[in-house]
Amino acid sequence: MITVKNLSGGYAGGEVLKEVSFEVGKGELFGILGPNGSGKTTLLKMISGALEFRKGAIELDSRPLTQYSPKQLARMMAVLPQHSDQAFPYSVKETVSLGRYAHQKGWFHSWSEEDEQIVLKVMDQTGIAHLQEKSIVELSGGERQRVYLAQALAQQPRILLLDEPTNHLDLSFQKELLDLLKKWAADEQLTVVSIFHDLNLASLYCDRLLLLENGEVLIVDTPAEVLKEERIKAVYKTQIKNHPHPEVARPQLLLVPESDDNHAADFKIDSRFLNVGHDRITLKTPVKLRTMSSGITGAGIGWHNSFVHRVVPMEYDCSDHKAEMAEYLQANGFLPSETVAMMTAVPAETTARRFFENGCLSIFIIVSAGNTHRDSPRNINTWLFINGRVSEEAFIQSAMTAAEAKMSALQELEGSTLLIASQNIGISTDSICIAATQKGEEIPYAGTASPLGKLISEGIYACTKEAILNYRAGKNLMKEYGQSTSNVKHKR
Ligand SMILES: Nc1ncnc2c1ncn2[C@@H]1O[C@H](COP(=O)(O)OP(=O)(O)OP(=O)(O)O)[C@@H](O)[C@H]1O
Repeated sequence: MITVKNLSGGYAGGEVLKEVSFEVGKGELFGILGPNGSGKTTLLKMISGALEFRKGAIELDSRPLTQYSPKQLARMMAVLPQHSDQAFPYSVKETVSLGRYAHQKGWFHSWSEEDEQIVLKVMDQTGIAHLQEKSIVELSGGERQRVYLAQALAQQPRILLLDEPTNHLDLSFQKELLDLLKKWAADEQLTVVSIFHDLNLASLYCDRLLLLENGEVLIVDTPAEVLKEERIKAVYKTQIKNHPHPEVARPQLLLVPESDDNHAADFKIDSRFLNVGHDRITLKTPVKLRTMSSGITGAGIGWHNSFVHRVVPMEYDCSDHKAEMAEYLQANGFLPSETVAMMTAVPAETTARRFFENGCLSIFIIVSAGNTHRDSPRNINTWLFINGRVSEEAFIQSAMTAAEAKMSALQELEGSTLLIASQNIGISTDSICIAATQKGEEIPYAGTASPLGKLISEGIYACTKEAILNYRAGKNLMKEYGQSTSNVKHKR
């Protein structure tokens, strides 16, 4: 639909674009990215015919742009510039109606029923129908932006050029506008070329992206290829992290602000932060730790500074244990949004709690192990605190390494009637929380052969064994505890 070949040119002051080449297909949503001053608007102006180029060629539908008359171009293409300021206080409907100009025939432009229907339809689609009698000068920036988009759509173009269309729009209108453009691109085979400053929106909506740097094309490809962390860091000269969107298969880029956290790189989590009570174990940290957990509260990946291991009676029975846990946390002074919480009927006193260190690596482990009831599933809850900056890969490997070490400990203690009964039928209610301080040098790996993996293996194996043995030794204690609290039955 659009072919740009070796395009060069700029302004009297100097060349801006250098040998720019790319193609945009019919019905494609194509994004132009690049830092301030890289030439995005200049490129859009050249494609729209508003700015002459010095060298190269632009073709629309295989025909040189220069062969189109202004009226033919206006029927083919609509432009939504970055700053659409209109001097005349036209009403919203009048402003949108101007979009029909290119379609009117003869010297005496007549307003047809078709023109009327198209204007009403695009006002409806852009959510401005209720504003139609208002003067454009009375509108907010976002409302005005939608009026100009409606005007462009009223033109019924085959190509739509947009310069930062979501500028001024609040979150819901950003989504609505881009959903609408995507739908128009698919349903009406509208070709959309848009400049974006918001790389995440571009990633979510565009089929392909062009990245400009100093007037040259750095890459034209899919969002996943273009938005590589190292490339964007280098082009925009800023710290970012690439993270996949949780719901759609598109990359998202997160800014990394300068840290205002003054805890030293060798800040360590250890028993100083731990509090072991009869009915719960808690660990509170002065900074939030990055967590990966399967806890009742705080499951998944997040950042948390409170860790609660709650001991409940054997008879605990609750249909909505997540809500009940959130109430418990609140009642006991913990913010559920900042807390990873687990539950067990294993007495707190039998948990194993140990600090392991090897050179500059250190971890703090808390394991509780036992059966929550005679014949009921095995329950081993593991907290693994890693003092260091752990890569995504190492987080996952930590969980694998910890699971393997736990199984080794269980196998060695196979004689345990309490644990093996449920193990044989393959049922467990085990939970794990891995929390890292994310300070200091990055630790890339935590597989069993890596230094961190070895420390985790050794620590989890030792703590799991210790917790099981403590539990066996303390069975009587558990019985007493179960009886003393049997009248406290949690039922919702
Ligand atoms: N009318 C003009 N006359 C002379 N130079 C211009 C003109 N418009 C832009 N420039 C220069 O051309 C270069 C590219 O500008 P352009 O507006 O195309 O960049 P951009 O990538 O769209 O930037 P931004 O992200 O800030 O909108 C800049 O150095 C700018 O100063």
